[in-house]
Amino acid sequence: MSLENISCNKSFGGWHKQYRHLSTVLNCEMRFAIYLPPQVNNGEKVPVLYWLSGLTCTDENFMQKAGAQRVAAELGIAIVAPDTSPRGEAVADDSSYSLGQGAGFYLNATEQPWQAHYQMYDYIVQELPSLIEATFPVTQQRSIAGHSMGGHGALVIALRNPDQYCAVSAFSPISNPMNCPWGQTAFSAYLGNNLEHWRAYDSCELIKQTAAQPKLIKLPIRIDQGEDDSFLHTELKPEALQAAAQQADYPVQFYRHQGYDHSYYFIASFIDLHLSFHASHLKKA
Ligand SMILES: N[C@@H](CCC(=O)N[C@@H](CSC=O)C(=O)NCC(=O)O)C(=O)O
Repeated sequence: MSLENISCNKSFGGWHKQYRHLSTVLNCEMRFAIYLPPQVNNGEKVPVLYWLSGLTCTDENFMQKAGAQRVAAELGIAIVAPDTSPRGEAVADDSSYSLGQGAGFYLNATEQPWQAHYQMYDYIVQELPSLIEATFPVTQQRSIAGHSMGGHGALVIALRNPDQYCAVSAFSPISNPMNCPWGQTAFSAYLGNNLEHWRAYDSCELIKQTAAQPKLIKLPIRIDQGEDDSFLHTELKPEALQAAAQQADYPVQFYRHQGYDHSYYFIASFIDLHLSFHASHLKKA
């Protein structure tokens, strides 16, 4: 199946579009959404922010709830929102919302029954950007952001591929998945019990490893966390990431916000600041 357009809505002078395509990496049909700002109407190519959503989400949660389009239009940034896992009847699943479909954790599974489809790391790092850059009027200037499980995914992907992204930001990321119930359940199922494999998908471990690589590019990182987030102390553990960053002398812009929870009401309140942060690091072509 080639790329199939399934919806198109004008928004702030630009376009919100949804597409279906057959992913060779994930071995199933996938859907993603793209917001193209009005600059593309004049033949301009624009940089791209990849947004990774959290548990239970599809491409629609961010596009419908974050309110990102107005500022993305002003700044001339395209936003791509992929789904959060492979999907379909032939794809393994679990009854828990934090494992299986809707919970791909942006990693490459090595274990059965997940390995055949759950290759979200390669999908986000390789297949999707290749498809986007071959199809839409975009430059190769990329940055990446996400929420919760998607914040974990954005941090891990950027830290492992610092030459591919200009900046990374996260709302309420699962900062230390090796040491929280959501992460331990997912990593055990998808990666088995080899802790070396777990470390490759834990942003705290990846940041610590940069201390031994002084020539590595240190990407601009911004993190925002609500103080009234019900997952803060059990699943998110941002203090572990702050400690790792301090230990490795890795600069992280970290902001805590009194009264905000884990929802898209929080994201919508600060998404403008994230978009401006990315715009300041994405070089225009
Ligand atoms: N019990 C809830 C838990 C799921 C949830 O809170 N999902 C968050 C992301 S959590 C970490 O990755 C989310 O973004 N939900 C979608 C939304 O639009 O708010 C549930 O089942 O909803």
